[in-house]
Amino acid sequence: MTVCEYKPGLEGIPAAQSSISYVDGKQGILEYRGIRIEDLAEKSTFLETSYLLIWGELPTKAELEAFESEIRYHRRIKYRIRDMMKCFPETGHPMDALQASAAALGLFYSRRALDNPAYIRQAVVRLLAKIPTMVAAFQLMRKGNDPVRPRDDLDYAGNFLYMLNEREPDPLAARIFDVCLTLHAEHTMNASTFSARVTASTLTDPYAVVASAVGTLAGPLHGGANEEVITMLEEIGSVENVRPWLDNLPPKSKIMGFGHRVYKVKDPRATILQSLAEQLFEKFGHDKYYDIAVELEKAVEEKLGPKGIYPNVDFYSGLVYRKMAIPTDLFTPVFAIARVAGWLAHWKEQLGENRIFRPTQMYTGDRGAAYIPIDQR
Ligand SMILES: CC(=O)SCCNC(=O)CCNC(=O)[C@H](O)C(C)(C)COP(=O)(O)OP(=O)(O)OC[C@H]1O[C@@H](n2cnc3c(N)ncnc32)[C@H](O)[C@@H]1OP(=O)(O)O
Ligand SMILES: O=C([O-])CC(=O)C(=O)O
Repeated sequence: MTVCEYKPGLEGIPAAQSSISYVDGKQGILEYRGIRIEDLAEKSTFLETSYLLIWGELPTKAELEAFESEIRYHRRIKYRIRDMMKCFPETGHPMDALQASAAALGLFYSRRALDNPAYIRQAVVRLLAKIPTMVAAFQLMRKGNDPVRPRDDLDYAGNFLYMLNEREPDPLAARIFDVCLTLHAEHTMNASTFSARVTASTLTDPYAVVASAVGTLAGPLHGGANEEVITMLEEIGSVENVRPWLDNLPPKSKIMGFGHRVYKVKDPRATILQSLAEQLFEKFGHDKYYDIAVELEKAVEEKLGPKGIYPNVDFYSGLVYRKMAIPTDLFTPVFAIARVAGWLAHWKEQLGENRIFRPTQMYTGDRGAAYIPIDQR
């Protein structure tokens, strides 16, 4: 096979064969293991969906209960991880703290047995269980507080909100947060998943796989856009200012939360997240930034709709998280909590038919250049 055409960003180039998720970008369809995202959002839970993604089938009741209970058991983090996190600068970004903490897990669970299903299961459980605890712990410690111990009587989403906000979670907020996790759990060969698969293909440990994916998710062109969206809405400031703000943007500016490599219509997850935000407003009061967002969506559609630029998953998620008192710089770590499920599903799939990723390049530099001694340069 000769592939000679260079495609920046590998656009349109398949990097793997995968049966985990499917996107139809023209029709705005997303499926996990063949099941529509709308069905999973309404009927499933994040942990059930994680099981589906990782093991390929919906669990039986007994399988789900066993999985949930293992995760509950492993939620606590070691004191030494906590102490390490305490030394992180409180001004640092929580995504950096998460990347370092995820990598640090590998120091404690270093025995690698990639062909042993029990090892795979334990790594899956540990990562899904401990990542939310680490996100919440960093948040409390940077405020000078001690981390809150996870609560065994709360489900996955409720426990995270409890650890973060140090109060009983509201049941509607907890259910909606769980749906958000389901919506963010997986999305074909996006940048962080590609990064996870490249790392996995070297047969390193799963903590390194997740740490490299967290680093990739953090950027503003990927998961980091959810934080940027709120900053942008704050900068716009009012519904009246939406169109002047848009008209005054320098040419070629990227509007955060819009555009997608695959979707050329509104991302189906953005549609669901928008309706989740509206449900929260009914119970907890309106958010003026939502009105700005809706007006911006209209104005961008008029201007850039013909180019296929519509809201992506990052556009409305921050408006949901704000109502749960989640700080803006935790929006991307929250995305990461969910995406751990997808990364692990891809880790497992990669190990199934592994070949190390080692693409080629088109060399554009000099050949046979002379070495010039330093005093002659
Ligand atoms: C979880 C996620 O990762 S979802 C994506 C989150 N990221 C964002 O919201 C950041 C803003 N969006 C973007 O930067 C891009 O749309 C990406 C990174 C998501 C996709 O990038 P690509 O597929 O490489 O598209 P690319 O940057 O080549 O854009 C194609 C065209 O659409 C335009 N375009 C794409 N996104 C936007 C946007 N958000 N605002 C304005 N124009 C845009 C580009 O300027 C370009 O126009 P041109 O052909 O006239 O030069
Ligand atoms: O698919 C992508 O490129 C980005 C995305 O929406 C995601 O990772 O959820």
